[in-house]
Amino acid sequence: MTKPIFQLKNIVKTVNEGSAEELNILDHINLDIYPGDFITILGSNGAGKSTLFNTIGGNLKPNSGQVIYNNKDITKTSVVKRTAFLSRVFQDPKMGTAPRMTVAENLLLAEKRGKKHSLVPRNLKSQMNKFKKLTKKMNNNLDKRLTTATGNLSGGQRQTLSFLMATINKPGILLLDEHTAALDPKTSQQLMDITDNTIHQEKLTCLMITHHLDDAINYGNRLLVLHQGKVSYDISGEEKKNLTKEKLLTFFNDIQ
Ligand SMILES: Nc1ncnc2c1ncn2[C@@H]1O[C@H](COP(=O)(O)OP(=O)(O)OP(=O)(O)O)[C@@H](O)[C@H]1O
Repeated sequence: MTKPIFQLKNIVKTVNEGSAEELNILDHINLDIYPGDFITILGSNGAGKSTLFNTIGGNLKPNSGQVIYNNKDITKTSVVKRTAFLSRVFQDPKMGTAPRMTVAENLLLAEKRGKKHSLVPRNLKSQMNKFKKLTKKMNNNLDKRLTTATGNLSGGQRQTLSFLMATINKPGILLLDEHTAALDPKTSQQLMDITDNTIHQEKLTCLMITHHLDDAINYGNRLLVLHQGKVSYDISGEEKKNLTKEKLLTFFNDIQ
């Protein structure tokens, strides 16, 4: 049987400890994530989605419970060390790319991330052809802007670059934090297509937070609904394939 690549075991994150406002913003979360899972995550504001990603990414340490990657306890592993196997794309296109560096320099930086020194590509020149091919596939002229400072790109191009940087080393786990939310509908759809293709072609394991019910239904093999720090629904297989917006809305009504 396939073993989980990533696990959250009884994770609790408490805020305002000892006060009248004490609250478990992650409330005994248990989650087994399998290789190739593409999990869409829905939840109303304050449900705990960002806290969940911050716990997986290592930005937040849980009060109790364990974070496991490939059977290893990484609960105390730093954010920097986790970049060897984990990438994240944020909502804001400005995050994740260095504005004064060119597109190619950013890609080189991403290639080096988390790698041993001996495995690092020597210089930019040797990588240019590869970067050209990679960016050409994006179909948004990013390939013609390899020597442009990232700060001068459009929001869509910059977010596509963030996505490329996050996936260039085939991370063990990819976190997409509403990564298309700041883009116009057409650009957002283009990036979702690129996202879906890349995840399938590279067989990535991915968690994607979204507020779009359609995206949560149409993409991925599994859907989680978070509510008040708990996983209220974990839908996969045929149930996920046959899920409709109406059914999803009834789930939301039931947990309110
Ligand atoms: N440091 C903190 N101190 C107190 N409360 C916090 C802290 N961080 C988060 N919270 C609370 O924890 C809950 C979960 O927050 P979180 O940001 O994870 O929700 P979310 O699902 O990502 O929401 P959104 O969709 O609005 O981004 C919220 O009620 C929030 O106010």
